[in-house]
Amino acid sequence: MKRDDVRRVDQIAIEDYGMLGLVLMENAGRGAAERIAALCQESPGGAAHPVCILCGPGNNGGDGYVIARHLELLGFSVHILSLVPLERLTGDASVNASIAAKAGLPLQVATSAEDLDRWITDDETVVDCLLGTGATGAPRGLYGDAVKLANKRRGLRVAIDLPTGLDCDTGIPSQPTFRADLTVTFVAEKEGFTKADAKPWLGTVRVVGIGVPQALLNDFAVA
Ligand SMILES: NC(=O)C1=CN([C@@H]2O[C@H](COP(=O)(O)OP(=O)(O)OC[C@H]3O[C@@H](n4cnc5c(N)ncnc54)[C@H](O)[C@@H]3O)[C@@H](O)[C@H]2O)[C@H](O)CC1
Ligand SMILES: [K+]
Repeated sequence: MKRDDVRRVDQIAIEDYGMLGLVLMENAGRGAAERIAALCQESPGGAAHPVCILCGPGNNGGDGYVIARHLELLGFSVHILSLVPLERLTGDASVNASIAAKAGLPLQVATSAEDLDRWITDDETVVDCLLGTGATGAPRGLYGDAVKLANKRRGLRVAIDLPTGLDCDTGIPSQPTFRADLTVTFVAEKEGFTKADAKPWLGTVRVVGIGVPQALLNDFAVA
């Protein structure tokens, strides 16, 4: 599915069907957390092992705060690294960041590559909620630093909606691109995921529904 079409599904669900963006984000984040739990149970360390969630400035980051809340409920020890001050977040992302903060989920704001190097440890699962379908071009500044650092760590890597740095329409990776063991993508596989260039960066791909009506999915020929 093309990026613009996926974003249209979101928009129509809200504007035409009257769904709330927060409901879509909750469905996305809860589904992603369940897929991450399944992956981590397949590897040593079981459910108690640590997870670092990297959150960006938009709703992909917003998903990360929902994922953190649900992974904690599943017994994981999570910590969140935001690459922007929380007051810079808007809409559904801001609501979920505030819930996570009020719930006492460990949350830090990284302002330098040194922060990231210190706080992303070597044995934890790293979840990429940096950039999603709103990204344009190669990850800039601290986003590029975060991707490069995450790629060096020994733990599992999970991309949310798409690996940061990968163009989800063309499948072309930019320098750098998050190298995922698992990509949890919403609504449908993105068109670029079928391209050979994308495969080394995607890992296993799992599709998570966000609760929009079947009638809407049918309009976009989503199975
Ligand atoms: N229907 C669905 O699929 C749902 C998707 N959800 C999630 O929402 C994101 C899309 O969120 P959006 O806020 O539109 O965009 P991003 O989170 O990707 O942030 C874009 C933001 O980042 C900055 N930026 C853009 N390009 C770069 C770059 N190269 N380097 C650094 N920074 C960049 C810029 O500020 C942009 O505005 C989707 O992927 C899903 O994860 C919903 O949660 C549920 C429904
Ligand atoms: K991402």
